[in-house]
Amino acid sequence: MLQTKSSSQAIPLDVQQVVKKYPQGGTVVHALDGVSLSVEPGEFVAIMGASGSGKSTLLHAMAGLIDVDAGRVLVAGQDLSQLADGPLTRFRRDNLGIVFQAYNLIPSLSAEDNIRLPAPKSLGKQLDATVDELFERFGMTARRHHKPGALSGGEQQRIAIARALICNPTILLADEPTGSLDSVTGTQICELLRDLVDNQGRSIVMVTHEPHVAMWADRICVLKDGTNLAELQTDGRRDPQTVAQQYQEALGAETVA
Ligand SMILES: Nc1ncnc2c1ncn2[C@@H]1O[C@H](COP(=O)(O)OP(=O)(O)OP(=O)(O)O)[C@@H](O)[C@H]1O
Repeated sequence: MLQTKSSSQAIPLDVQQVVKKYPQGGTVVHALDGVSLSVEPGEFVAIMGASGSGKSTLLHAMAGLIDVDAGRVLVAGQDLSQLADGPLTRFRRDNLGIVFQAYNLIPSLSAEDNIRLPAPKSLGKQLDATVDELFERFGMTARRHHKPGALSGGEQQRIAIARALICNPTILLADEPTGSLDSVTGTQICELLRDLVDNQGRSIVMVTHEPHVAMWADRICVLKDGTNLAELQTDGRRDPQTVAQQYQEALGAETVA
């Protein structure tokens, strides 16, 4: 069975006072303005916030896809800014699984070949066993040889999640993973992510703007204008109305303050 790397090592993710600036039409936008966020082993954290609050920028910084201007992003204790391009690529492959709203599968490859793509060939038979296990766990064995175009949106997202897990990452990062799915299929993807946390001890960070998606997390980090606005506990209630209310209160409190 696929064991997580996170349980025996340093804290999976530690974002410390991260700043990211973008030049925009003669001025500078602070997409992130001192954001901090830690994720414990086996923790599921959602990031919420209005459009433009910095959610995707934060996820991209966590994934080492963009450089930050100040602060640090540590994954399994490793400061991403200390790695040169080649080592960073290898570190990302081995420690970071990333899932996007648009699945980003290669259309000409089968589901199986998409899943295998990031894995080093040197894994040999161990890789075969991991692929089998992922297909079984995700209920996708019958779709193994299908190309993405022959799969539903939910099936494509399952394959994208399986691909993100193939190298047994320290942390799984998901950017609006249900954003292209209907609500029933979106809930199935949330259940799958929750199962990975509850039964495999995986650590997950998920960006969403939907309370009924965020409710699957253990904790919700709310951003506003590139800063930490609030932290909400879901207490495992899975109640979208409570999450929506807490979220609105957090935004409202800021407006009044
Ligand atoms: N590559 C870029 N160049 C210039 N500005 C950028 C870039 N990426 C993000 N920004 C700006 O940084 C801010 C935060 O953007 P970001 O995409 O992180 O927000 P978001 O919360 O993910 O928004 P949404 O919910 O709409 O996806 C916005 O003002 C955005 O215009």
